[in-house]
Amino acid sequence: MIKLQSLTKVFGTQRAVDGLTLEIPSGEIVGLLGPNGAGKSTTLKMLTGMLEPTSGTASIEGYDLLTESMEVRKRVGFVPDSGAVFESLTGLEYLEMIAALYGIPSAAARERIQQFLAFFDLGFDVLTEKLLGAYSKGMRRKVVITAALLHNPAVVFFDEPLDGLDANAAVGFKALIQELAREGRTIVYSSHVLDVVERVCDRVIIIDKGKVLMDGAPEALVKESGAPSLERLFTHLTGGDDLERRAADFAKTFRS
Ligand SMILES: Nc1ncnc2c1ncn2[C@@H]1O[C@H](COP(=O)(O)OP(=O)(O)OP(=O)(O)O)[C@@H](O)[C@H]1O
Repeated sequence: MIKLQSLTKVFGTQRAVDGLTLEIPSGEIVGLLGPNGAGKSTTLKMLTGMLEPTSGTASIEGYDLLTESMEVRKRVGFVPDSGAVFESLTGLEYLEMIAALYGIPSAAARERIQQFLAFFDLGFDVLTEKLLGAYSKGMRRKVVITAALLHNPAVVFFDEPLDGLDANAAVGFKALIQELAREGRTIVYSSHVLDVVERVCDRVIIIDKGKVLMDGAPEALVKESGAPSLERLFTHLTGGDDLERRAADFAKTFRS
């Protein structure tokens, strides 16, 4: 369960996140959508303790983000969009370091790592032979997803989780988050891949300029709006109506 109460982040004169008030119950998969610069990553960074809110607050599983931050961190997993990891560690060293930070005993951590390797179809040697800096983008993504789930968090935030994953891994990942939600975990999934969001999420929250524009089940939102798809509804809401004509005009500028 996640609760946001007037959560706000101001950078200089810009209100990147502007008074978000929301409740996300356990077991729900929520797609957080918005155009570039809408405030999605800033919201996720605040909810994972990486960025301090300017005002307002939030709670995760009943623990206050500001006054009980250690309890919040134990219950949260985060896959950031950058996929930044310690490039000079092997995958195994990195995962064991994360496990140690969460106080997971090493035998239990090894077992959990083996389960994730099997799930992502990776050999143990991949984790021990190469430094993370030499991993492919998809391999690094798999390690980052594994790291975020090692401590079995109640709430998981994913920022563009499919970025870099091949088709098999992406299908497996979508099934995994649905399974995690069935077990009662809360999933917040930020992405620009709207057809995946539409298929995977129970609810979508569309934000722009740090404020909620729409919130509801994807099929209900599409039906109520009369738009042909979530993608069309999104572009209509976020000022992208004229995209085909603008693309055609821009393409004309390349004609010699
Ligand atoms: N550290 C920072 N300092 C100043 N401005 C920032 C900082 N971080 C984010 N912003 C600004 O806040 C706004 C929201 O950024 P944010 O990264 O949350 O958007 P987003 O919705 O995740 O966008 P995208 O889809 O492009 O990743 C942007 O205008 C961005 O420039």
